[in-house]
Amino acid sequence: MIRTENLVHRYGDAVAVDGVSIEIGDGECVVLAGANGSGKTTLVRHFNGLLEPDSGSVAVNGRAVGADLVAARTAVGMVFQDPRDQFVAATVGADVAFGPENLGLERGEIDRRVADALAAVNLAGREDDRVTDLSGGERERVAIAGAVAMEPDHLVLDEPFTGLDAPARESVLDRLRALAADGTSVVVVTHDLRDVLDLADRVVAMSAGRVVVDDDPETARAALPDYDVRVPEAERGSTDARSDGC
Ligand SMILES: Nc1ncnc2c1ncn2[C@@H]1O[C@H](COP(=O)(O)OP(=O)(O)OP(=O)(O)O)[C@@H](O)[C@H]1O
Repeated sequence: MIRTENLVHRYGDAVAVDGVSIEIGDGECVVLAGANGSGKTTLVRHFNGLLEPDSGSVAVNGRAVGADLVAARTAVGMVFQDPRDQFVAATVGADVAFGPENLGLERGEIDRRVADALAAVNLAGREDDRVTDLSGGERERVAIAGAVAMEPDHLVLDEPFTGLDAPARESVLDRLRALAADGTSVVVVTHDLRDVLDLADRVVAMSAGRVVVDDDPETARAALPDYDVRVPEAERGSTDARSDGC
């Protein structure tokens, strides 16, 4: 479980996260929505100690994040909006293998995880491709594969679908559903709910650093436009739209 209590984060005098208390249970799939600048990225960066609270607290699996950063970073996988800074190796396979190698796993297990994670993002067999030759969307998928290969307890993806074409998006969504069904909690950060509403067990929306909506997708759908979150046209107000959860 990830849990924040009265979390506050300031950049100088500006309050980016303003007293957020939230719990994300194991196996839960949460879409974190909100307009640009509402505080989503700042909030999730606290989940593995990339930022320190000005006040309040963050715990992962019952342990304060600041007390054991290594444990928090092992437990919480993160994929950020711009993956360009996230690559550590020249080839796709070596990059995805980097994290599992650092866990000290056996070669066979590493290779299994790499192959599995690449298949999950529709890049099966692309181990030898050079990262610098990939398109933006392919780089995003490699970044997601790198996080998936770590098999974290909790996986946080910040705007993961921006550069992905439809088949890649479907593939990633399928994999996120499967991970959540296996007990991984999945947090998808987005300002645009196309594609992800059906993924969610729960939708949390932020505005001006606060949580303003925290509900099941159907209930949240009606409230979101008030907070500048675009709800997919075809689904808005639909009576038979449903969420399968993750
Ligand atoms: N490094 C920083 N220094 C100063 N202000 C920042 C910094 N990062 C974010 N902010 C400000 O904090 C507020 C929240 O930003 P944050 O990136 O967390 O929001 P967001 O909802 O993730 O937005 P986006 O969807 O645009 O990424 C915004 O007003 C933003 O300008």
